[in-house]
Amino acid sequence: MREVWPVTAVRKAESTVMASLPEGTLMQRAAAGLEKVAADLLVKHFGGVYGRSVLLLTGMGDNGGDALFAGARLAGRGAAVRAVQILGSRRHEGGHKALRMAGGRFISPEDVGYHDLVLDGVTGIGGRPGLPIEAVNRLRKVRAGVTVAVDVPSGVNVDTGEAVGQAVHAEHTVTFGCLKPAHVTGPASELCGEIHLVDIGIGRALRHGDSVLSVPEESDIAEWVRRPGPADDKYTRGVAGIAAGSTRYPGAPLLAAAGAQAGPAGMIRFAGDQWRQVVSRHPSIVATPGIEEAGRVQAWLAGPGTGTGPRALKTLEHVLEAEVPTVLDADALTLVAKHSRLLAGRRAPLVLTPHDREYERLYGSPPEGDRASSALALASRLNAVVLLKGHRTIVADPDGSVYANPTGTPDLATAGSGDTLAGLLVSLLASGLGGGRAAAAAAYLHGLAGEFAARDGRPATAEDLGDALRDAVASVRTP
Ligand SMILES: NC(=O)C1=CN([C@@H]2O[C@H](COP(=O)(O)OP(=O)(O)OC[C@H]3O[C@@H](n4cnc5c(N)ncnc54)[C@H](O)[C@@H]3O)[C@@H](O)[C@H]2O)[C@@H](O)CC1
Ligand SMILES: Nc1ncnc2c1ncn2[C@@H]1O[C@H](COP(=O)(O)OP(=O)(O)O)[C@@H](O)[C@H]1O
Ligand SMILES: [K+]
Repeated sequence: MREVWPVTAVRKAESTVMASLPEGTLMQRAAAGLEKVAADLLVKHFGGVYGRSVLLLTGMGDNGGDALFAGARLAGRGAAVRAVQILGSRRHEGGHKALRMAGGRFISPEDVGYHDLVLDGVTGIGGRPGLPIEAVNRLRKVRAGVTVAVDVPSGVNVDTGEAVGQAVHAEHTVTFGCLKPAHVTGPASELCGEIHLVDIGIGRALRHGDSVLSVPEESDIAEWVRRPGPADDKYTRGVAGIAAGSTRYPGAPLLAAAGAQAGPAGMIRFAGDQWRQVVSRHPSIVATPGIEEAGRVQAWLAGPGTGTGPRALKTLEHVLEAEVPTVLDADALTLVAKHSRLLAGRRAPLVLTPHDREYERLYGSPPEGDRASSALALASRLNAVVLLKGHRTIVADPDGSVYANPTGTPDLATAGSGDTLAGLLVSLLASGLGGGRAAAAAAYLHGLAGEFAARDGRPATAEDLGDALRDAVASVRTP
């Protein structure tokens, strides 16, 4: 798991570590890491460092200092390095001196043009969201072969991942000490490109309790997706139940079933009008038309394609009465938004999987730009794990933990893709995984499945996701 810390925690850790080091040590470590990534990129894209043109964009703070010291190092290796002040008039004196000594030059904003590599050191963790118009106009004149953001792309909200107005769009971001929210959530994460984390020695001073987000890694998912042991039978692996579909939405049950079949449960039960189609497509699923005769399960999924009529409401009531871990998706979310009594007094774990419109129905207003806080607010209010769908799906647990999903592709924005996600999720819950981890694992594997299904530009639909989910599970299990 990679932890993500907000600016205050980073500053606290930096000051603790700096107290025992000669002044400027951390900046030199940052500059050395930045130089390495920059040099590697120059070699990769332009064949070498010597003679390549590098432009340093600076502002008034230490972010520009990092860029200037890294630029001085690149100038020492023969790159033609220029620096331009994009924001304000105050400059980082130490960095300026180092660059001048190394043979770098300072140019006026009118003279910027194309450069092989541009280092964006306008603002870092001291940046307020939204750059002044003068800075934006200066940035517009910059043309880059490759843009590398120093710490974060300038202009973003570092702690929320919002991108206000014009922010720098980088192909690479070199960050120091730890990940910050802007790297993993919201539109800012789209502006970062590939993230390179440089160890500057502050890790030991970062307190776990100050972390605001966690990013699951492949090894976490591999550990969470239970594998059967010698003592297992189909029941001990967990039985998942799916209550889905209606004559109006007959496809949703098949897609949810396909998602569940890729999960760790030992058996799947199905209740709904499409029970025959479900068995014909998935003969291992035990299916009945009515929820009353469905049998016992360790976790229920309700909602995909059920509609919101009286029959769907009755089915949902039945599911909630079972008091087992339950996923509410799609129409079930609309129903609980309409009938708040449905969740009153509930004790068994609940996972809700809203997209933004469903979130608005449940919460009363749409998610804010700070999606992690929005998901957490709904999770606390309803005492349920909330999987807030979107480009970087957020999972918030009412216990306060929040996960940012690192996988996925916009190709997943296709009808029925949420049904397969919900199916996989109920299988993970049935296997005994807690709600937060089950939701985080489902989002991770679903995102990876989307990447696989859409690889090499292939058009992907939800029908492709069942097989792709199996490939995703296999791939996280392959060391
Ligand atoms: N603190 C440390 O120990 C370390 C910091 N490092 C670097 O230092 C950076 C932070 O430096 P600073 O704290 O100096 O902050 P920044 O360099 O991010 O920017 C601060 C300056 O920019 C101005 N500013 C910010 N946003 C603005 C806006 N939207 N419009 C107009 N002016 C704006 C501020 O008023 C201030 O003068 C980090 O991101 C990192 O790059 C690294 O050298 C590693 C060590
Ligand atoms: N722009 C995007 N980038 C990445 N993933 C996306 C994007 N838009 C939607 N998704 C993902 O696609 C899925 C869509 O689910 P949902 O909206 O429930 O669709 P449906 O109801 O048709 O099944 C979710 O997992 C969501 O996170
Ligand atoms: K920056």
